[in-house]
Amino acid sequence: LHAPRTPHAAMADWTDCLDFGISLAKQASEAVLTAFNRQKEVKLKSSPADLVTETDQRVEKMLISAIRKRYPQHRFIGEESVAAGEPLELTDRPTWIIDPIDGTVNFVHRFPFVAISIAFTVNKQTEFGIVYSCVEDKLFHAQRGRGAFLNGEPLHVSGQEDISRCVVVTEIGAERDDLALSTLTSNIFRLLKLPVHGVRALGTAAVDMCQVATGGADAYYHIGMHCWDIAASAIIVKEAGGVVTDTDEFDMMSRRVIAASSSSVANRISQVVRAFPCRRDCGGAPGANGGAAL
Ligand SMILES: O=P(O)(O)O[C@H]1[C@H](O)[C@@H](O)[C@@H](O)[C@@H](O)[C@@H]1O
Ligand SMILES: [Mg+2]
Ligand SMILES: [Mg+2]
Repeated sequence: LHAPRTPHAAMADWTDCLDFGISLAKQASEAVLTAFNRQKEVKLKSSPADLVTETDQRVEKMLISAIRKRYPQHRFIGEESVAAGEPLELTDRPTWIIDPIDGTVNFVHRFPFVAISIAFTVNKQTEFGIVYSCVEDKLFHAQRGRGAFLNGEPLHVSGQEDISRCVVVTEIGAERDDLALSTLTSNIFRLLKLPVHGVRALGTAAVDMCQVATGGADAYYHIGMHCWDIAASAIIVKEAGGVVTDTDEFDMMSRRVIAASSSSVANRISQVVRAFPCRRDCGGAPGANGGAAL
């Protein structure tokens, strides 16, 4: 059952790819920071709050061309390539899942939380994740089975098991339709009434989720994000000893996620938080879950 399904999975160690990914994330961060305080040309994507700039597109092209030159057989899922019409398909092939700027609204407004998010999967299993919070100069990374780190220091979740003692991170993404907004705001209302200690949102799903890995937050949930927003931070939370789930198994293509310091907190959140219908990123049956609990 666990035999590699494809020859490349026999290569047990992907450290060379990880090291290369980290060096590229640092290069990309320089490009993002150079543009951070400059005037930007902003375009809209799926809603008036779903922005993209020339820097998002240029950074993604830089990352993909550098990786393709070194690993010509590898595949890519890039946020801005998909936005430009590339197919979104996760196969068993070694695949880089890239968000060149996570927190583009923050980038446009110079709100200092923007990140480069790079995940790497083989046989649809995440082998490593890199989240580089550029303005903070915080490099989060994790490799499957080898722990999670922030600037080289080991990370561990808080272990909090009592929801009423939790800081919970979430996002109100780019959706602006009534159903999504009423679902998302009522989720926050119900959590606050539990009560929880606090609800936070940094404006970047990847950095939000990494706060769970540091123990600075105890849980994160999100409905409506995409695989590239959370593929890297999911393995970082897991390798920091956290739980990453949804209704049951974590499915990075479902556009729903709960990451938590413990399964008891994850379970409480799944009871309180409701989803709204989202079309899956790819694979499986079309997203159901119209308003049901996660
Ligand atoms: O800045 P992005 O890469 O577009 O990711 C954003 C997302 O677009 C937005 O809807 C929110 O979910 C943010 O938390 C993401 O980081
Ligand atoms: Mg993103
Ligand atoms: Mg992005």
